[in-house]
Amino acid sequence: MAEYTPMMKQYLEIKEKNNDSILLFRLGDFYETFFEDAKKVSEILQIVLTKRNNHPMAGIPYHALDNYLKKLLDNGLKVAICDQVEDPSEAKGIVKREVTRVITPGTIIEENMLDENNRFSILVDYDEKDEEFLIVLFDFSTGELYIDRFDISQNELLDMIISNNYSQVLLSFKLRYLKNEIKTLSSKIYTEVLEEWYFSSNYEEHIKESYDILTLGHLPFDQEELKSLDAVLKYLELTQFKKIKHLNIPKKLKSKEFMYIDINTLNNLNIVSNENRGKSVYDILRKTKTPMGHRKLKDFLSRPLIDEKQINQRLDLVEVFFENNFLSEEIKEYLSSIKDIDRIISRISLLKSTPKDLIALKDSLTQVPYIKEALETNEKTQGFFSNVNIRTDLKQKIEKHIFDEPSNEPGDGKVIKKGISKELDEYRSLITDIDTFLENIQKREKEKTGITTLKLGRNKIYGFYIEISKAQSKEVPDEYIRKQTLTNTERFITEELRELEKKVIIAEEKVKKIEKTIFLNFIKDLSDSVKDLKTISEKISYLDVIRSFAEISKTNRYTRPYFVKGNKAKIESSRHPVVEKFVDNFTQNDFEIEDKNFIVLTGPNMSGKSTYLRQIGILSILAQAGCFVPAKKAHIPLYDRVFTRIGAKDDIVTGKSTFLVEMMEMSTILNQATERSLVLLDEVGRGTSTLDGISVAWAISEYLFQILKSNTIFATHYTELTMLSEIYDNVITKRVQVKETKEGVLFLHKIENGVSDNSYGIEVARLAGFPSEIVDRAKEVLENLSDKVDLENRLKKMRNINRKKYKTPQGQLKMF
Ligand SMILES: Nc1ncnc2c1ncn2[C@@H]1O[C@H](COP(=O)(O)OP(=O)(O)OP(=O)(O)O)[C@@H](O)[C@H]1O
Repeated sequence: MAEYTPMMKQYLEIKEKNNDSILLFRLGDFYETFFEDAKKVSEILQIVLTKRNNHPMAGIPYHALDNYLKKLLDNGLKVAICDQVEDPSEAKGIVKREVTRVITPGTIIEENMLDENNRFSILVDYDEKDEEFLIVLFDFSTGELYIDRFDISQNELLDMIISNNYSQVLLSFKLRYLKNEIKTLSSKIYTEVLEEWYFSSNYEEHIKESYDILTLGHLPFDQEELKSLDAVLKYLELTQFKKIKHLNIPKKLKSKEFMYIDINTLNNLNIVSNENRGKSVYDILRKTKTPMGHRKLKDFLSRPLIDEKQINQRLDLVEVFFENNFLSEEIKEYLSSIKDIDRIISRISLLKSTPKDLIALKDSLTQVPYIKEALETNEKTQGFFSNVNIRTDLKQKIEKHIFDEPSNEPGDGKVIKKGISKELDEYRSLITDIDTFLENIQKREKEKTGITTLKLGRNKIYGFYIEISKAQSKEVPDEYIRKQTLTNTERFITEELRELEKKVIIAEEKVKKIEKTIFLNFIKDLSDSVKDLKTISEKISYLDVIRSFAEISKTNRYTRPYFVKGNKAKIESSRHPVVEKFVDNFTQNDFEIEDKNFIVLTGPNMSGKSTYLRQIGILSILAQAGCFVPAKKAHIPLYDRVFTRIGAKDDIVTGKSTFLVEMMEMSTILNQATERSLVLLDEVGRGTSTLDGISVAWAISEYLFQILKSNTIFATHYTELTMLSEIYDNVITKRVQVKETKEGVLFLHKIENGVSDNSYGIEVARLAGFPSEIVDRAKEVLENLSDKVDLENRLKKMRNINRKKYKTPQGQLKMF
């Protein structure tokens, strides 16, 4: 006896070609899995594991696919969808089946499987010649794409991969060995290795074709970078079984146009949402109304501009809405009903969009002319949509073709409107008229037979029937054929009904086919408009962010920042945009840099040093993103980068100590900061013995203000560092005001010139609720330990320490 049926053989053949995936095999209304796949799937999805010819089998209803898919992907699996690719009614023998799509966590496009956030995936390759990692970041669902090179160590790369929470990682064959390491560090991240052929030298034609461009000359990428891009395109094509046309032209991640903010700084300043860090700057600023706007806001905040003209263009627009509340509110209203156009575009381009997508697109496009018209009432915004085709034609086309409330899938006659296809209309009316037909027949038969309980009905499985109560069933005419017996009734059929049933079945099949074809052609047609739609979406998201900046600036009393040449800065009454929301009376602080641009900031624990330091960083990022800033006045330099070294964390990736991590981060800053950078250091050197810590901090400081000349705030508990100001001209000391009262110490959070003379650590312990006995004992120990004479001697020594004169910037301090 043959072991497998012909269909199982078909399954096995397809499975063999998709061995790395769970194969979902379409069988009727189910996607079935077999053998090991079935065991895995039934365990993950908690569904019944059955048997077919003794082989394990588990199935999921096709209409619930999305819910189950998400779970499979979340469990790090790759899923191949195998569909019937011919009409079963027309198939000779086994219905032809093919894998139509392979889905991985990074290639999801289904609306109900995505939230508003970006889903970036990362491809990593290694350039041996330059000893750099090549990175492509892409969000398949929106089409965003970035390429760049990173001169970082392998551990830093791993850290970057883990801490950025990418949807999936593609490793070039050269980095195959990292796959296990990534798996060990985070079992959740889906990782695949791309073999050598993905990275071929014949990339040019393929890229040109994908982007529909004639030359690659204008792209700022070298051969190796383009090869990596091509590998991504190939990978996506192989998973989608389609040409990929919806990706954006790649941009450089660290482009000279943008301030590059590393992930540490983004986290330290809590710029964008991070589950573990409470409210972020993004959360406070998020008055955007569209999903594209939310994502664009994150992008603006994590990649502020460098060019003053471009920043001022944004600020000018913000100012318009800031001053014109009516216009702002009106635009807000229009924006509120705009849907996620980016993702609809992606689905259109992949021919995967649903009827509801089209209605969402239509509703969105309906708003655009209103927005355009409203913007035209103000001379500063009137040109906003000039040169943009706002595609009212598409809106009309959708309106003409698609029902306002269509079903989820074409095929039941409730998607394509009347008047589009005569054939469809005819078959559809046959189906819709059937109820009237049946009613007429019922009436006629009742009168003819005199059977009062006679009813006509339709059942999905048994088809049409005449139902008569058991008591009256003996009175039926001869032409009634018995079909089914139920408890209290009998069901019959007649030749006439059979004929009618046949007609309806044919009509339903026709409607299904015709409507699906019309819909698919409609989407194919729409896919030619992807470029225009992308432009509209880009404009909308930009406007959304600008308007949101204005609204938040107005409600939170922000002010327009101005940029000055050189390093000088003068900020009056600045606030921390997030902390001010959570404390009753936020103390405003000034920040001024004249000729001394290295600030040593001292103050007790909990006095507000970190808050101050962070708010100065955030303020510059906001300003360069094009937003007003939380201050009364802000005249600030344009920074090329903002660096931070704040807080203590152990390295989750390689188990490095707090101090080592701290030194590695510091080393990055020393390598990369320039005289146009802002450097924010919070307690650097703390992770080791006091003397080592002070010495390292001292040397770092000298290097920073002598060679790098960056504007720097260095918050520290090491009072010794304040001596720098006595030795060097560019150093100034600031402290946080503290008031000692009978009840204890009062933190005023006010920054002033000078040196803090006490760190009040024990006071903080008392505030934290330590038992008074322990607090008293600590004071006693402190009394004995703090040898004032010794400290004064130390300070004297510091004062006399020979001045270090660093000569030239050091060569690259190579990291681990
Ligand atoms: N300007 C301010 N106005 C009002 N409250 C503030 C201000 N700055 C800080 N605070 C409050 O003080 C708390 C502690 O501030 P912060 O963390 O900045 O102190 P710190 O001096 O850096 O402490 P440590 O040295 O222990 O790190 C904040 O969480 C906030 O509640």
